[in-house]
Amino acid sequence: MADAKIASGNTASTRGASGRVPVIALTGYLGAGKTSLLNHLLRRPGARVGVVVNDFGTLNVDAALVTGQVDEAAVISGGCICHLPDAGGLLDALHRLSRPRLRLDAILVEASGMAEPVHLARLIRVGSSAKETRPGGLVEVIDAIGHFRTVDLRPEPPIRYAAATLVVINKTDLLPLADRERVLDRIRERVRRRNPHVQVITARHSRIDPMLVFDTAADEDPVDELPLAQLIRESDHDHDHDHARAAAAELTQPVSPSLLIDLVEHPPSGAYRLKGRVRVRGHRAERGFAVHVVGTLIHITPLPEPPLVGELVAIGMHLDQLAAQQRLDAVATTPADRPDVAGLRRLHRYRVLSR
Ligand SMILES: Nc1nc2c(ncn2[C@@H]2O[C@H](COP(=O)(O)OP(=O)(O)OP(=O)(O)O)[C@@H](O)[C@H]2O)c(=O)[nH]1
Repeated sequence: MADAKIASGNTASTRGASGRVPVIALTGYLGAGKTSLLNHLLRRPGARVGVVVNDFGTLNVDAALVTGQVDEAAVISGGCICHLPDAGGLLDALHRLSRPRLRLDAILVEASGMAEPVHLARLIRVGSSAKETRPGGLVEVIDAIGHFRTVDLRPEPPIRYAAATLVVINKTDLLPLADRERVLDRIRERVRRRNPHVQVITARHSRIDPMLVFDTAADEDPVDELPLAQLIRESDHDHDHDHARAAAAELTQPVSPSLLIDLVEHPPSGAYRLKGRVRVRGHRAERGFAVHVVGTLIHITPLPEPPLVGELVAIGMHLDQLAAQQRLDAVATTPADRPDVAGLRRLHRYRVLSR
């Protein structure tokens, strides 16, 4: 199943289950393509997305999309999020946007070009300690043309690479064909020197598969929302992007916590996200957990009830689908009849870290 389009039907949003909204940071140097990425993601049909931006006036978010598609936008005025008092109101904005009534699939934080990604990632982690949100990754957009003139200027690769879970090398259309692969390889090599496990993909006009960034509960615009996003999509041919690949397994029995933790610590080759709901046999009873992995971020939280039928889904642009399917199937089919003490201890450690 090469380059399959991921239908949201088999990758249903797990937000509702875990109760926490993923917060995804969009970072990148001035002009790299952050606003283009934000607008592209907002066009995703059926997306219920909250947005935090520094200032609509200066960041030029597509106003029609924001009023038509986004349920609520928190605007932080006055410059860089990271340099304002109280983190520029970011934590308060996250708190407001994570209200269950809004039923958001995700909150996107578009940082100003001057924001420090390492600092922003830390703020989002701090903001997630209130148990309403969880870190959903940091997408660093790189301008393929200007990068070595603006960002990566010293012998050591910039520290900002370290914070990213996904790097999007953007503006590849502007690279001369003869030079293209050499420049892309050089950027990849520099990024990986700082962050060996980060996923690196290429894009034009920041058009990446939204499934890499967040789930949506539906593939269509909800009937009760304004059709503005649909109109805008139809008018600007925004659907021009490569699709991510996915593998999924249904879980009809309790899973082995050891196998599960092995999977999240060493995801299948090319997997950028792993998510699911699982049932695990504990010492006294069965317990349910929501699992979210983005890059190397691992988040495991208890569910109110163990799911009768759970699922695991792996997603990535360069996912080795066959290998991923085998790994997921192994978790789904390996019997876990008695409590696995060592596995439960490892699982518990991630629960504590995810609080
Ligand atoms: N040719 C080309 N132009 C692009 C691409 N991506 C973005 N642009 C253009 O580059 C300019 C900057 O893009 P933005 O998305 O505003 O970048 P940004 O990172 O939000 O910029 P700041 O908010 O100023 O930091 C805009 O004119 C975009 O239309 C691309 O892949 N190819």
